[in-house]
Amino acid sequence: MPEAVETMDGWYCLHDLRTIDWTKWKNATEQEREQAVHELQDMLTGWEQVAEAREGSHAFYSIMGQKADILLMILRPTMQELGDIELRFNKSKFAEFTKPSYSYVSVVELSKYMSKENDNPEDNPGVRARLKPKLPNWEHICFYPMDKRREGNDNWYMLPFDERRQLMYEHSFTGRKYAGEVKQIITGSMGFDDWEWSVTLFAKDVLQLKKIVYEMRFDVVSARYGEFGPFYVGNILRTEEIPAYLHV
Ligand code: VOV
Repeated sequence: MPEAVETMDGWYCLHDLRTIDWTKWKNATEQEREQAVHELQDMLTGWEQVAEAREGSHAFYSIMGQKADILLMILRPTMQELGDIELRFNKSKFAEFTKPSYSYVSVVELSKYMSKENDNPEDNPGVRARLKPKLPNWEHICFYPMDKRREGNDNWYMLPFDERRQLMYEHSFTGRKYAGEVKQIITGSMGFDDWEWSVTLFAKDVLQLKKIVYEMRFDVVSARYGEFGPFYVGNILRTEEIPAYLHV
């Protein structure tokens, strides 16, 4: 029987994607819109303080295309905290003008494929920091869920451990070429959501997102074993930019 890889798990993660009901927003009174904007900005300011205290992290982006208008990605030490945030958002004035379009529940995951025998990577402060990551305030985001294939001869879960480790090594080699250009957060979602992992990529130059995904398509681990869900790409929405973004 192939051996499962051990994972290290960090902060819990919610990707919450919404569309804005622009007609309802335009038909609201000036006062209602102002209240909604202020409440949203207050929530974000509160989360910024949590991030400064290193007790969580978040990202807020506007999404291109018709699949969603906004993406809120939240990281917290417990699932309960994620639940509280989701509930607070749902009860806010701004939420009255949004409709859910997609959501994803997962936990920051690092695997031990690359660890040396008898080494405990959790003793490494760099590894521990990656389990509780500070999301970068980079201009662009790309988020998608994915699976590893389980079909006929292309079954990731039937491969021996060493073969999977070799393929992951090749994957990391491609990834490292994008150091400083693309930052990846991989979260695991087996038992939590419909796909097995979520991939969230941040870049200053949006084209680097296309380039890395394209190049990785040729890594055996993606070419042969990768299956992908919907892709979302967007631009950062800073707290102070929200009034202009929502201005009608
Ligand atoms: C931005 C660069 C980048 C870098 C450096 C990188 C490196 C690494 C390393 C070293 C490791 C293994 C150890 C660990 O850290 O877990 C991983 C793990 C993983 N990756 Fe990755 N990945 C990147 C980027 C990166 C991308 C763009 C994708 C999407 C693939 C595509 O085709 O669209 C991805 C996927 C994953 C997944 C799903 C896993 C978990 C698989 C599993 O079976 O457990 N990843 N990844």
